[in-house]
Amino acid sequence: MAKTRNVVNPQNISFRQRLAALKNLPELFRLVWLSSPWKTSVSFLLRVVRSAMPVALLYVGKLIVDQVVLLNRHPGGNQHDLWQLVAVEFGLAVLTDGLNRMINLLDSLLGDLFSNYTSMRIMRHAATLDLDQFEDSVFYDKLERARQQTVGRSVLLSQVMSQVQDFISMGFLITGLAAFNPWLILLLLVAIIPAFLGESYFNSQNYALTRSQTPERRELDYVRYLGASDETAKEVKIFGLADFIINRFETLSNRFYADNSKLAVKRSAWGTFFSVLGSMGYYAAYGVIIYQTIEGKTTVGSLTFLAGSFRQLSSLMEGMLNRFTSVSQGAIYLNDFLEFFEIKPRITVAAAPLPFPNPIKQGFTFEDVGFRYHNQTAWANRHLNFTLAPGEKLALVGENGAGKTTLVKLMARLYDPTEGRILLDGVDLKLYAIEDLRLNLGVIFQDYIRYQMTLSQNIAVGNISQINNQALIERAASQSLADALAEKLPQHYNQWLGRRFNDGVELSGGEWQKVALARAYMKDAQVLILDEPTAALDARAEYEVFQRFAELTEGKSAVLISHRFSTARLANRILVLDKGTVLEIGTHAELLLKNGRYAELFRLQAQGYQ
Ligand SMILES: Nc1ncnc2c1ncn2[C@@H]1O[C@H](COP(=O)(O)OP(=O)(O)OP(=O)(O)O)[C@@H](O)[C@H]1O
Repeated sequence: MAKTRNVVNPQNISFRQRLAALKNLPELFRLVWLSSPWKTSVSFLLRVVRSAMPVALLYVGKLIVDQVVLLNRHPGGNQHDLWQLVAVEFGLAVLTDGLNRMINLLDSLLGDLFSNYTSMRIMRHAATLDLDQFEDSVFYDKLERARQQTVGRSVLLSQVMSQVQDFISMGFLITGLAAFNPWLILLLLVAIIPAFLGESYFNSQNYALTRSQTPERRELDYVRYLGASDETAKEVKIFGLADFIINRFETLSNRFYADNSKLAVKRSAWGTFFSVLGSMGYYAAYGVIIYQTIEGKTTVGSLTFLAGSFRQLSSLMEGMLNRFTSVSQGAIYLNDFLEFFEIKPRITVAAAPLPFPNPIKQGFTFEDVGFRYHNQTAWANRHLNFTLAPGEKLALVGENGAGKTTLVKLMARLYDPTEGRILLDGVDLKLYAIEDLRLNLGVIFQDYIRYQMTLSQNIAVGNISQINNQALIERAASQSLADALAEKLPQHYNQWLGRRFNDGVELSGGEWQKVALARAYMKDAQVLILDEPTAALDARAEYEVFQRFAELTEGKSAVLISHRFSTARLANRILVLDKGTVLEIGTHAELLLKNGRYAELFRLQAQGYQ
């Protein structure tokens, strides 16, 4: 797994870690900028203009009050300046409102763009990672947290922008207050800092809690899916699992609720206390200003300006401090997001790959190959020594868990061997480009995906570059016997499959299998690998599929995994796996003659038909 960016102890995030996390912000800005450069710049410019508005409005307000007081003292004076000032204030108010709306609009547009952009980045990066990384639960938690960041992080951006905006606004207001009485600023700080520390503490507790809950949250999502999904409904009904699932959901969600509500109550109580403290600070300052006005040391206009400035400053500062905690918290969450992009695939890619042999001359050779899954002690494959010759059809047989699927995954470099090497035409498989290898292999796994897409698209996934090549798709369908199915469907090749979307048609297990098989014929692969390709087919369909398969793969290599010996015996050679190692290898006749495990299992199955 990739190194950890910032080792954050989930139970205790210190102020320093919080500050340290702010270094993630430039990266956030870069990502937002990449989502839309011009919207980001316009939003920033508008905020700079907007930051001058509070002090401008207060100052014009002060001038108006002073004019009114003057006219009050000297009735009949010239009102021209007063009304001009009122007009200016009106203009500023309208401008402020307009700026706010534009900023909000840009923020929400940027938010959408950012979320789309980062979701695509996550998918793109995930595509580069290894299969075993997906099979690791630590990785999965990280992926999950990264996914959650795609929506929330644009809020972080607008918070950071608002922070800059408020900071400039405060600069203007502080200048005004300091000119009047610098002590007021100290009072302001004393009233605000406890609130900030309190907020900061509770935010870190909240983050620690959310983070420590990630695995359970994944389980909660999974349980929710089990309880209400088209794919699980059948078993849930048959086995009467509803109560079992709902109880599990209830236990988990109650635990979250208890933890979260404890923290929320504590936070709210302390929040109230600190806010009273803040109000006390404000009213103390207000008292000082009123006193000085009565003493005649300041004008009524200045009183309104200073009282307004103080109120605004206090709310700006409180807002900024609160926002700081959520910005730094957001920046800590950002760690998870950036950490995900730091995970690198372990499967090495040749820097200067060799040209892929076409045609393959010597075939694939396993040289004492062993493989152990990540974090597992048992070997899934061990001491594999055999060659798949060009044009040869090799059947893999063996009991459940014998290592058949793992062996073909190694051929496709979904994993690399833990020990030993796989050679292709005498050269280590790692020296060829992985894309070339996959292009030359047509692999259909037993747990192939039933894409909730059209029939055409379901077949085209076997060679997505040919998605618009309808003739090829239909040819592949006829080769796998899925053409009869296309005939039968109301919308033929454009028929949406699966029930998840409108007008989708669900297929039978065998029908799905024919569709999946068609994927193997979508490209002119030199080697075909079919992992239990006919398990769901009826006897006649299986026979026909193999007749076709033999014709269509004439001269090509193929690996067939099957529990049906009627299928396996069609291969040129049969490799019997046991506990990950090669127990026997030979032709059907040779293995029968040998009278070993194959012969035993073959007779056992044959007896079943007598
Ligand atoms: N992703 C995985 N992570 C950890 N262990 C795995 C994983 N996949 C398979 N294994 C283990 O590796 C061993 C070989 O599994 P494999 O799927 O290759 O067997 P198989 O012969 O194809 O079995 P079957 O006939 O049931 O499909 C099994 O013991 C299995 O538990």
